[in-house]
Amino acid sequence: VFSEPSTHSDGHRATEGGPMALSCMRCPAGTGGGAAAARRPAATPPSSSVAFSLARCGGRSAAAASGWRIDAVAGKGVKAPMDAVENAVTPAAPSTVANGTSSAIIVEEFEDLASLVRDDEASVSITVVGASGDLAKKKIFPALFALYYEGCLPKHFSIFGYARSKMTDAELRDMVSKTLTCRIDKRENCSEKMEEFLKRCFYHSGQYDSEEDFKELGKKIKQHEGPRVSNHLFYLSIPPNIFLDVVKCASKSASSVSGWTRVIVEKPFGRDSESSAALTKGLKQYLTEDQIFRIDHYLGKELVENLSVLRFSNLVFEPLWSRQYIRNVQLIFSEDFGTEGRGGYFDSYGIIRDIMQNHLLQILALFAMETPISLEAEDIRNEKVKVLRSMKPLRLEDVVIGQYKSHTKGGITYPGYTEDKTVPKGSLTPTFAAAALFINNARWDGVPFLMKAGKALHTKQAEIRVQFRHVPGNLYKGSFGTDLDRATNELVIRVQPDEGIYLKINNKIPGLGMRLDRSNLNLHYAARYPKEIPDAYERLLLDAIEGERRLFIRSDELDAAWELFTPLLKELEQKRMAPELYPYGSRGPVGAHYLAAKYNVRWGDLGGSEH
Ligand SMILES: NC(=O)C1=CN([C@@H]2O[C@H](COP(=O)(O)OP(=O)(O)OC[C@H]3O[C@@H](n4cnc5c(N)ncnc54)[C@H](OP(=O)(O)O)[C@@H]3O)[C@@H](O)[C@H]2O)C=CC1
Ligand SMILES: O=C1O[C@H](COP(=O)(O)O)[C@@H](O)[C@H](O)[C@H]1O
Repeated sequence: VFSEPSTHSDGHRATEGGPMALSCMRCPAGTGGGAAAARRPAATPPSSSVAFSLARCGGRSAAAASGWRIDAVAGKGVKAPMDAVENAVTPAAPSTVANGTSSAIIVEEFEDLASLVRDDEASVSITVVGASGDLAKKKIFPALFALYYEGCLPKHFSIFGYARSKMTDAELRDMVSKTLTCRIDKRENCSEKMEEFLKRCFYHSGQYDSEEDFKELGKKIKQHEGPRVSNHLFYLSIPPNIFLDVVKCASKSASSVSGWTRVIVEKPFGRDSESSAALTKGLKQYLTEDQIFRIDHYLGKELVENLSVLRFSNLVFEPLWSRQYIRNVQLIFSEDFGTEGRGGYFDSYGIIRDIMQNHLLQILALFAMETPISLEAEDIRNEKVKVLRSMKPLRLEDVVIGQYKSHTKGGITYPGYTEDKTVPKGSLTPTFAAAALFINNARWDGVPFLMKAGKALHTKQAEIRVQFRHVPGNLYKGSFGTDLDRATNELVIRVQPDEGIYLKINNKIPGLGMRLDRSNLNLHYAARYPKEIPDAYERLLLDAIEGERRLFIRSDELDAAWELFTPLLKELEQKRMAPELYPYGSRGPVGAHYLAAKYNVRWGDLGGSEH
């Protein structure tokens, strides 16, 4: 079994503390030890900061600049120099506290700093298993580089690519530099940073089921780590049928003996309840649940992260977050391209497994959960799992499936799904699905949660739409004509692209008359925040390095998610339900409208309630 020495016998992690406070400095450069600090309760917000939080990465200077965390250690109302903190060996428990902070918090703060100093010397070795593959090139290496560029990786880190393909270190570096498709590529000093980064990337060729090959990898890792405490992170960017081989070999031959070992597992986590349970059981032969980081990259998206902030830190939203005020919730995912190139993988999964059972359901759980006790991972995941387990079984009549067909537009012919060479002829795999889901609890009883996901549609977007109820006895009812639904408030969280949050409200058109208008109170991220938004993989990789599990899927969440979808998937497959065909580039099958209409809902993304 992989070792995880920093976990106490009661399962509580030694370096992890209380709830994340408004002030949050997760990642001083060169330490990787900011996570513990970030999750401590804030004694006082940093006085020098105008925003609520400190930057997550970008150097120890962020802490030093605020002086806040350092004040707490010194127990004084003045800044103590960082080196004084670093040189301190034993905390002198402060008895007087200038800022009213309890001494318990101060001692905790000191412990954070001490662990931060200790962690400074530990090394982290990240192995991308399947380094020659699409995801590694497209997402993982660019995200690691972005983290390096931003000063988020620990001081002592190395990256290893592992796959069967024969490659030298130089060839891996060449591949990584060519596939730098990330947001950093146009930034200042990018090429110098890239050079530095590449020097810390290495490649090892081996079979996925060979303990010998992993032993060699382990030796290579050790050479680069030197005598430091070593932490090992493995990213399984490989097809799922070889997950267990890799975990077995890596655990036996390349796990850390002095630090932690963690494994990021990519979806799909099985294709139904049984296969998912078998996978979990297999993984747990070699790993503890704490070491498994099941990634759902939608949870790493900025606007999904912001969902809880929006709800729990604004008085105007949380009181409305229930069946009393919310009429329906819509979770919408669309892509304007087909399965080109990934048809082989996609055909044995389909859109329900690919998008709904994981990405959209995770967003639903986050959206609908009760207030967690704290922002600790387990508290949040406990609440999410309660939502998932409270869901009403999904009925076939509440689901619509579709498949795109060929379409010619502007002289260009777009191929239908089954025309893809990697897709079996006559495949019934859905590339589109819409579903109405319900949560059987006091908060959400009767509220339809409508999901819609599709490939080869007219646009690429992902959003959460919350349609509110009518204003009772609305004085201005007469001004809305007969369609009162058009006059209800709608909150839209646009996850991508062009991130934003807007609230549709009714207002008076200026002038002497009384004419009403619908307008958007709009938080448009590009206008409000000029800095680019990090890719979801950056956040999630950093979380895994820091041991933050909040955005990863726990096994009971996964079980509950499969329990909801497995009977439906089996029924669709046993009955060989034919998907409704829709033209490539269209808005999807008309059946989705009937499904929504059945619950008195109009899809918000189709312009029906858009003004
Ligand atoms: N690509 C994407 O956008 C996304 C991918 N994922 C998931 O991430 C993981 C990796 O995806 P992706 O990079 O696209 O996968 P690839 O098909 O590109 O496979 C990754 C690497 O695994 C090795 N490999 C491929 N097929 C086999 C096989 N049958 N047996 C043994 N080794 C094999 C190859 O390396 P070599 O031959 O050199 O050993 C390949 O380069 C998968 O689990 C996928 O479902 C999840 C979300 C999105
Ligand atoms: O997990 C997956 O997600 C992508 C869409 O991710 P995005 O971040 O680009 O929105 C999807 O294309 C793919 O089919 C699916 O496996």
